[in-house]
Amino acid sequence: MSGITVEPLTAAAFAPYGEVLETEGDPDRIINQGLCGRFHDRATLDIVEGRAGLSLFKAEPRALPLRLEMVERHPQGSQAFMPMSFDPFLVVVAPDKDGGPGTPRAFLTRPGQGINFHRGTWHGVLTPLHEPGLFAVIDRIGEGPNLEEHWFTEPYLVHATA
Ligand SMILES: NC(=O)N[C@@H](O)C(=O)O
Ligand code: NI
Repeated sequence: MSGITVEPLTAAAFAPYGEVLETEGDPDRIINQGLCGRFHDRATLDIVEGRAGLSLFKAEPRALPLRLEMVERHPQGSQAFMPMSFDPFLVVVAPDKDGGPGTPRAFLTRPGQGINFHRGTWHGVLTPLHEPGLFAVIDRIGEGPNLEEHWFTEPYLVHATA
C-alpha cells in the first residue's frame, strides 16, 4: 500500500485545488463599529445549473493512519467545508490525470481553517479527526448528476509522519 504523508495546509500548497478560509493577517475590512474584522470574499462559489446551498454535516471522526480507498469530484459545483468546532481535520485532494485522479495529497488543517474545493477537484470525503465532526458545507443544490467517484485498485495509507 503506497503511503501519503500529511502536510500542513497552506493557501499556497492548496491553490491548485481550492481556497483556504482563514483569518491570517489583517482583515480586509473592519466593521460593526470596529468590533469585527471581515475577511472578505475569500472563496468563490462556482455553481453550474443550480444554486448554492448551505447544509450541515455530522460526520464520524476517523483516525490516522487512514486507508484512502476513494476520491470523488463534483463537476457541477465547488464544495466548501467549514468546521463548526475548533479542531483540525483532514483534507485529501488529487490532481486530475487523464480524467482520473493522480497521486493524492493529504493536508491537516489548523483549528479555524476551512476549505473550498474548486469545481471538479478530486477530493476525499469530509474527514473529521475529532468529535463532534460538525461542519457547515456550502455546495451545489440542483438537478442532475454532480458526483463522480474513483475507487483505487489499491488503497493508499495516509499517515501523520514520513
Ligand atoms: N456527498 C456529499 O454530500 N459529501 C461529499 O461530497 C463529500 O465530499 O463529503
Ligand atoms: Ni464532495
